[in-house]
Order: sequence, then structure tokens, then C-alpha cells
Amino acid sequence: MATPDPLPTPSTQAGRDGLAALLARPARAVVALDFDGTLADIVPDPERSRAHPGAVPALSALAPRVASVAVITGRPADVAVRFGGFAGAPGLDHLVVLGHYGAERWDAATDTVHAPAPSSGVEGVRAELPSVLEQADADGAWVEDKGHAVAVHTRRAADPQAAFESLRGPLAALAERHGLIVEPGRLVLELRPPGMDKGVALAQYVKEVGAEAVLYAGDDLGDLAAYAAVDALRAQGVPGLLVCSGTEVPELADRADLLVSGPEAVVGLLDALARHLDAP
Ligand SMILES: O=P(O)(O)OC[C@H]1O[C@H](O[C@H]2O[C@H](CO)[C@@H](O)[C@H](O)[C@H]2O)[C@H](O)[C@@H](O)[C@@H]1O
Repeated sequence: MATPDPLPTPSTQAGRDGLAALLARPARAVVALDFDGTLADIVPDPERSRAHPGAVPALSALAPRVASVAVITGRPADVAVRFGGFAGAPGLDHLVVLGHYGAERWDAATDTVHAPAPSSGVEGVRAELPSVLEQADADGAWVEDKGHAVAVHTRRAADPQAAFESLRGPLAALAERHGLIVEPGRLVLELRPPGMDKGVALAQYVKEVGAEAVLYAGDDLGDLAAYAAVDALRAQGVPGLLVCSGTEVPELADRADLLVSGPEAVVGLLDALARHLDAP
């Protein structure tokens, strides 16, 4: 049997305080995690993304020991639930998945999704996008239609970074014409309605739960807003631990209290937390 990972030591005092608060009063702590790149390895085709095989067992072990576990993702909530294998998982009967950066919510307790009304801006972008892509120098870019948002991916282009850069301007202009914002990510530019981000979603959720400590783990630029929310909570006296999965996105990695090498290591951390809370 594999030896469980030991509990790591965060590199910052704020992170050590956050972890100590979580361990001291787990029943008052929220553990919130991003999906792609954090609970699931990055793969070339987003449709083939699945949670790391250890993710559900680790979350199932941890969830009953803390106030709440939530997944906060740019994915539609139902997609994250499906790709995560979260529905009906033992121990995850109170899991919450906040999809579309918090605009949607799935509750395991009721197995229902609450979603916003469709956005006319997304409809407009959808109609104009083919001609914008045709005019841009971005061979191999392709569109993931997420219903309440559209994402343009360049991971499978011949030169993914060059395609990404050449699309930035045209997609920003397209989004602006239709009242949307551009959410940049790992070789993806997502056009989505404004007014919600992972920081707003996390802050609201922590308040709803009445949590007194929070752990947030992410891997991408969209997670910066959640990091900022944890910083704001700390300023209000709620300790927090910022975990970064991988070093692909230095803007996030540089702000983390705890850097882990990717989804496998995130699972190791969740396992270690669950085991520690069993037998401190
Ligand atoms: O908030 P997240 O859970 O991290 O979701 C953000 C975006 O993730 C997806 O794209 C990323 O993962 C893909 C699958 O591994 C990968 O191919 C792509 O390059 C990554 O950017 C997803 O497809 C997007 O819709 C999400 O917005």
C-alpha cells in the first residue's frame, strides 16, 4: 500500500495560519477547488477531461470532516459534475459545484442546477465568431460552445501560443461589441457575461456557510479572483490557504502559499488533510 503524503508546510506565514485554522476547527472550514488543471489533468480535448481517479475518493474522505467542499469552475456546472463523477459519490452528498465562474450552482443534496437566463450577448458572439476566426491568423483554433459562454481554444493549433496571441485583440473587440468580457486561460480565451467571477462566488459561499477558514486551490488566471477573495477574507480575520496546482501560470503560482505539482499532488494534499483530521 502506498505511503500517504505527509501534510506539507506552506511557504508563507499567512498560509501556515490558514492551514492551522483549518486543522484546528475543520467543522468551520470550507475547502474550494477549481476543476481543470486542479482536480483534472489538462488534456488537449476538453470533452475528454475527467477528474483524477483519486479525486472523488479523496474528496469523499475529506468532505465529512470539514464544513463544506465546493468546486468552483469555468465549466457549466452539470459538465463538471459529469466529468468529475461527483453525483451520488459517498460522502459528497452536500457537495456544491459553482459553474460558469459562479453564475450556475449544482447542489448534490438536490441534484439540481440553478442557471442564469441565456445571454443575448452570447448569441451575438456565437453568430459573429466564425467570421472573426476566419479573418484572424489562428489556424487550428476551435470553439467550445458552453451555452452561457463560448471558449476559443488554441491548444491544438500548430503554434498554440501564437494563435492565442493573435486572437486576443479580435476576441476582445468581439466581446466588447456584445457586452461580454474575455476570460483568458491556459490556451483558451473565453467570452462570457460580466458580473460574476470566482472571487465573488467564493466570498458569497464562505459567507453562506459561515466559514472561519478557507482553502482554495486553482491553477489558472481565472483563479486569481478567488485568490483575491481569500486575501480579502484574511483582512477580515478569516484565515486562508492558497494552493496552486502546477507552475504553468506564474501569475498564480507566485501568489500561492503552497505550490503542488498538479492534480495528482492536489489529490495527495486532500488525502493528507483527510487522514490528518482523522488522526491528528
Ligand atoms: O475553471 P476551470 O475548471 O479551470 O475551467 C476553465 C476552463 O477549462 C477548460 O480548458 C482547460 O482545460 C482543457 C482540458 O484539459 C484544456 O484542453 C484547455 O487548454 C484548458 O484551458 C475548459 O475547456 C474551459 O471551458 C474552461 O473555461
